[in-house]
Amino acid sequence: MLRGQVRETIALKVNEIYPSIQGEGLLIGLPAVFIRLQGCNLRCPWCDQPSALSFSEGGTSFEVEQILDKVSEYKIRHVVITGGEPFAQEGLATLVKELVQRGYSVQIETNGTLWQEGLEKLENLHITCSPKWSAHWFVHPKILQNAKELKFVVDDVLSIEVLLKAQFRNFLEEGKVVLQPEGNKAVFFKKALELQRDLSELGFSVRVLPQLHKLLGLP
Ligand SMILES: C[S@@+](CC[C@H](N)C(=O)[O-])C[C@H]1O[C@@H](n2cnc3c(N)ncnc32)[C@H](O)[C@@H]1O
Ligand SMILES: Nc1nc2[nH]cc(C(=O)O)c2c(=O)[nH]1
Ligand code: SF4
Ligand SMILES: [Mg+2]
Repeated sequence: MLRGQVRETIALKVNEIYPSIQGEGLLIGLPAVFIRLQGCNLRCPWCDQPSALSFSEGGTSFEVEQILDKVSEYKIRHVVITGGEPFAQEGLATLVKELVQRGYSVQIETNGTLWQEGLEKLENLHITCSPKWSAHWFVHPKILQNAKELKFVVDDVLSIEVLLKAQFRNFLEEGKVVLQPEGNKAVFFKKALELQRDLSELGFSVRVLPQLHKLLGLP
Protein backbone atom coordinates (compact mmCIF):
# COMPACT_ATOMS: atom_id res chain seq x y z
CA MET A 1 0.00 0.00 0.00
CA LEU A 2 1.39 3.46 -0.87
CA ARG A 3 2.66 5.47 2.11
CA GLY A 4 0.12 8.21 1.55
CA GLN A 5 -2.76 5.72 1.66
CA VAL A 6 -1.59 4.27 5.00
CA ARG A 7 -1.43 7.75 6.56
CA GLU A 8 -4.91 8.76 5.29
CA THR A 9 -6.67 5.83 6.98
CA ILE A 10 -5.01 6.28 10.39
CA ALA A 11 -6.36 8.78 12.88
CA LEU A 12 -5.69 9.22 16.59
CA LYS A 13 -7.72 10.90 19.30
CA VAL A 14 -5.67 13.87 20.55
CA ASN A 15 -6.20 15.74 23.82
CA GLU A 16 -3.63 18.51 23.16
CA ILE A 17 -0.45 19.38 21.29
CA TYR A 18 1.81 22.03 22.80
CA PRO A 19 5.46 23.07 23.24
CA SER A 20 7.12 22.95 26.65
CA ILE A 21 10.15 21.36 28.28
CA GLN A 22 10.36 17.70 29.28
CA GLY A 23 9.63 18.10 32.99
CA GLU A 24 10.19 14.49 34.04
CA GLY A 25 12.58 11.57 33.91
CA LEU A 26 16.05 11.04 32.43
CA LEU A 27 15.47 13.54 29.59
CA ILE A 28 14.36 16.31 31.99
CA GLY A 29 14.88 19.87 30.77
CA LEU A 30 14.83 19.13 27.01
CA PRO A 31 12.64 21.39 24.84
CA ALA A 32 9.84 19.18 23.57
CA VAL A 33 6.56 19.20 21.65
CA PHE A 34 3.96 17.23 23.59
CA ILE A 35 1.33 15.15 21.82
CA ARG A 36 -1.14 14.14 24.49
CA LEU A 37 -3.40 11.33 23.27
CA GLN A 38 -6.91 10.79 24.62
CA GLY A 39 -7.99 7.80 26.70
CA CYS A 40 -6.37 5.57 29.30
CA ASN A 41 -6.85 1.91 30.24
CA LEU A 42 -6.05 2.60 33.91
CA ARG A 43 -7.28 4.95 36.62
CA CYS A 44 -4.53 6.03 39.05
CA PRO A 45 -5.98 7.84 42.08
CA TRP A 46 -3.57 10.79 41.79
CA CYS A 47 -3.46 11.09 38.00
CA ASP A 48 -2.68 14.70 37.12
CA GLN A 49 -4.19 14.49 33.63
CA PRO A 50 -7.84 13.56 34.40
CA SER A 51 -9.19 15.25 31.24
CA ALA A 52 -7.20 12.82 29.09
CA LEU A 53 -8.57 9.56 30.54
CA SER A 54 -11.94 9.01 28.85
CA PHE A 55 -12.03 7.23 25.49
CA SER A 56 -15.57 8.45 24.79
CA GLU A 57 -15.40 12.09 25.91
CA GLY A 58 -12.86 14.77 25.11
CA GLY A 59 -10.14 14.83 22.52
CA THR A 60 -10.31 15.42 18.77
CA SER A 61 -9.61 12.90 16.01
CA PHE A 62 -6.62 13.91 13.88
CA GLU A 63 -5.08 12.04 10.95
CA VAL A 64 -1.37 11.31 11.27
CA GLU A 65 -0.68 13.89 8.53
CA GLN A 66 -2.46 16.61 10.51
CA ILE A 67 -0.52 15.79 13.66
CA LEU A 68 2.76 15.91 11.74
CA ASP A 69 1.81 19.32 10.31
CA LYS A 70 1.01 20.69 13.79
CA VAL A 71 4.30 19.41 15.25
CA SER A 72 6.26 20.91 12.34
CA GLU A 73 5.03 24.38 13.36
CA TYR A 74 7.50 24.30 16.27
CA LYS A 75 11.27 24.45 15.76
CA ILE A 76 11.72 21.68 18.33
CA ARG A 77 13.17 18.29 17.35
CA HIS A 78 12.11 16.24 20.40
CA VAL A 79 8.52 14.97 20.56
CA VAL A 80 6.94 13.46 23.69
CA ILE A 81 3.89 11.31 23.05
CA THR A 82 1.88 10.92 26.24
CA GLY A 83 -1.71 10.83 27.45
CA GLY A 84 -3.80 9.24 28.72
CA GLU A 85 -2.12 6.01 27.66
CA PRO A 86 -0.51 6.35 24.20
CA PHE A 87 -0.30 2.60 23.56
CA ALA A 88 -4.11 2.45 23.85
CA GLN A 89 -4.39 4.34 20.52
CA GLU A 90 -3.79 1.87 17.68
CA GLY A 91 -2.24 4.48 15.38
CA LEU A 92 0.66 5.11 17.78
CA ALA A 93 3.23 2.94 15.98
CA THR A 94 2.50 4.63 12.64
CA LEU A 95 2.79 8.10 14.20
CA VAL A 96 6.10 7.21 15.88
CA LYS A 97 7.60 5.77 12.67
CA GLU A 98 6.53 8.82 10.66
CA LEU A 99 8.10 11.17 13.23
CA VAL A 100 11.35 9.16 13.37
CA GLN A 101 11.48 9.09 9.56
CA ARG A 102 11.29 12.92 9.64
CA GLY A 103 14.33 13.09 11.91
CA TYR A 104 12.55 13.77 15.23
CA SER A 105 13.71 12.14 18.43
CA VAL A 106 10.59 10.58 19.93
CA GLN A 107 9.74 9.73 23.52
CA ILE A 108 6.71 7.76 24.69
CA GLU A 109 5.43 8.11 28.25
CA THR A 110 3.60 4.88 29.06
CA ASN A 111 2.16 2.92 31.97
CA GLY A 112 3.79 -0.12 30.33
CA THR A 113 0.76 -2.40 30.24
CA LEU A 114 0.30 -2.45 26.44
CA TRP A 115 2.48 -2.89 23.33
CA GLN A 116 2.27 -2.29 19.57
CA GLU A 117 4.29 -4.22 16.97
CA GLY A 118 6.82 -2.28 14.92
CA LEU A 119 8.39 -0.32 17.76
CA GLU A 120 11.10 -2.82 18.68
CA LYS A 121 14.66 -1.51 18.79
CA LEU A 122 13.66 1.68 16.92
CA GLU A 123 16.48 4.23 16.59
CA ASN A 124 15.67 7.63 18.18
CA LEU A 125 12.81 6.22 20.27
CA HIS A 126 13.03 6.61 24.05
CA ILE A 127 10.30 4.72 25.90
CA THR A 128 9.76 5.91 29.47
CA CYS A 129 7.78 3.34 31.42
CA SER A 130 6.01 4.31 34.64
CA PRO A 131 4.75 1.05 36.22
CA LYS A 132 1.50 1.33 38.18
CA TRP A 133 -0.05 -0.09 41.33
CA SER A 134 -3.38 0.18 39.48
CA ALA A 135 -2.05 -2.50 37.07
CA HIS A 136 -0.68 -4.60 39.94
CA TRP A 137 2.83 -3.58 38.67
CA PHE A 138 2.33 -5.54 35.45
CA VAL A 139 4.62 -4.39 32.62
CA HIS A 140 4.34 -5.91 29.13
CA PRO A 141 7.46 -8.03 28.30
CA LYS A 142 8.06 -6.04 25.09
CA ILE A 143 8.06 -2.80 27.14
CA LEU A 144 10.61 -4.32 29.55
CA GLN A 145 12.78 -5.24 26.52
CA ASN A 146 12.51 -1.83 24.82
CA ALA A 147 12.12 0.80 27.57
CA LYS A 148 15.04 3.16 28.26
CA GLU A 149 13.97 4.06 31.81
CA LEU A 150 11.53 3.22 34.59
CA LYS A 151 9.91 6.14 36.40
CA PHE A 152 8.07 5.29 39.64
CA VAL A 153 5.71 7.76 41.27
CA VAL A 154 6.47 7.85 44.99
CA ASP A 155 3.16 7.79 46.86
CA ASP A 156 1.79 6.02 49.96
CA VAL A 157 1.86 2.65 48.20
CA LEU A 158 5.29 2.42 46.55
CA SER A 159 7.75 0.28 48.53
CA ILE A 160 11.29 -1.01 48.16
CA GLU A 161 9.86 -4.49 47.61
CA VAL A 162 8.22 -3.22 44.42
CA LEU A 163 11.44 -1.57 43.23
CA LEU A 164 13.37 -4.81 43.88
CA LYS A 165 11.01 -6.95 41.80
CA ALA A 166 12.92 -9.24 39.43
CA GLN A 167 11.29 -7.73 36.34
CA PHE A 168 12.77 -4.31 37.21
CA ARG A 169 16.20 -5.53 38.32
CA ASN A 170 18.25 -4.79 35.22
CA PHE A 171 16.93 -1.21 35.13
CA LEU A 172 18.15 -0.84 38.74
CA GLU A 173 21.53 -2.36 37.86
CA GLU A 174 21.91 -0.03 34.87
CA GLY A 175 20.98 3.10 36.84
CA LYS A 176 17.83 3.67 34.77
CA VAL A 177 15.33 4.15 37.58
CA VAL A 178 13.78 7.51 38.50
CA LEU A 179 11.76 8.16 41.66
CA GLN A 180 9.20 10.94 41.10
CA PRO A 181 7.42 12.23 44.23
CA GLU A 182 3.66 12.38 43.71
CA GLY A 183 2.58 15.98 43.14
CA ASN A 184 6.04 17.25 44.16
CA LYS A 185 4.79 16.85 47.75
CA ALA A 186 7.39 17.25 50.54
CA VAL A 187 6.23 14.06 52.28
CA PHE A 188 6.90 12.04 49.12
CA PHE A 189 10.23 13.76 48.47
CA LYS A 190 11.21 12.61 51.98
CA LYS A 191 10.03 9.06 51.21
CA ALA A 192 11.86 9.10 47.84
CA LEU A 193 15.14 10.09 49.52
CA GLU A 194 14.69 7.31 52.11
CA LEU A 195 14.07 4.77 49.32
CA GLN A 196 17.12 6.11 47.48
CA ARG A 197 19.27 5.69 50.60
CA ASP A 198 18.01 2.13 51.22
CA LEU A 199 18.66 1.21 47.56
CA SER A 200 22.17 2.67 47.64
CA GLU A 201 22.93 0.51 50.70
CA LEU A 202 22.05 -2.45 48.41
CA GLY A 203 24.38 -1.13 45.73
CA PHE A 204 21.81 0.48 43.45
CA SER A 205 21.78 4.18 42.56
CA VAL A 206 18.49 5.76 41.52
CA ARG A 207 17.58 9.37 40.69
CA VAL A 208 15.11 11.43 42.67
CA LEU A 209 13.60 14.00 40.29
CA PRO A 210 10.72 16.48 40.61
CA GLN A 211 8.11 17.32 38.04
CA LEU A 212 10.15 20.32 36.93
CA HIS A 213 7.44 21.90 34.77
CA LYS A 214 5.17 22.24 37.79
CA LEU A 215 7.91 24.15 39.64
CA LEU A 216 8.38 26.45 36.63
CA GLY A 217 4.66 26.97 36.04
CA LEU A 218 4.90 25.36 32.58
CA PRO A 219 2.31 22.99 31.04
C1 LIG B 1 -0.14 11.43 32.97
S1 LIG B 1 0.90 10.06 32.69
C2 LIG B 1 0.56 9.69 31.00
C3 LIG B 1 1.38 8.55 30.43
C4 LIG B 1 1.10 7.15 30.97
N1 LIG B 1 -0.33 6.92 31.13
C5 LIG B 1 1.83 6.91 32.26
O1 LIG B 1 1.18 6.82 33.32
O2 LIG B 1 3.07 6.82 32.20
C6 LIG B 1 2.52 10.81 32.54
C7 LIG B 1 3.42 10.69 33.73
O3 LIG B 1 2.91 11.46 34.81
C8 LIG B 1 3.06 10.70 36.00
N2 LIG B 1 2.08 11.22 36.96
C9 LIG B 1 0.74 11.27 36.80
N3 LIG B 1 0.16 11.90 37.86
C10 LIG B 1 1.19 12.24 38.69
C11 LIG B 1 1.25 12.89 39.96
N4 LIG B 1 0.13 13.30 40.58
N5 LIG B 1 2.46 13.09 40.51
C12 LIG B 1 3.60 12.68 39.88
N6 LIG B 1 3.61 12.05 38.69
C13 LIG B 1 2.42 11.83 38.11
C14 LIG B 1 2.82 9.27 35.52
O4 LIG B 1 3.30 8.30 36.43
C15 LIG B 1 3.59 9.26 34.24
O5 LIG B 1 4.97 9.01 34.49
N1 LIG C 1 6.31 19.73 30.84
C1 LIG C 1 5.77 18.50 30.98
N2 LIG C 1 6.60 17.42 31.02
C2 LIG C 1 6.03 16.20 31.07
N3 LIG C 1 6.63 14.97 31.06
C3 LIG C 1 5.70 14.00 31.07
C4 LIG C 1 4.44 14.60 31.09
C5 LIG C 1 3.18 13.85 30.96
O1 LIG C 1 2.08 14.33 31.34
O2 LIG C 1 3.28 12.76 30.36
C6 LIG C 1 4.63 16.00 31.11
C7 LIG C 1 3.79 17.15 31.16
O3 LIG C 1 2.55 17.07 31.31
N4 LIG C 1 4.42 18.37 31.06
S1 SF4 D 1 -1.83 5.33 33.64
FE1 SF4 D 1 -1.06 7.41 33.35
S2 SF4 D 1 -2.73 8.55 32.32
FE2 SF4 D 1 -3.58 6.61 33.07
S3 SF4 D 1 -4.49 7.16 35.06
FE3 SF4 D 1 -2.40 6.45 35.48
S4 SF4 D 1 -1.09 8.25 35.43
FE4 SF4 D 1 -3.06 8.81 34.51
MG1 LIG E 1 1.71 15.75 32.82
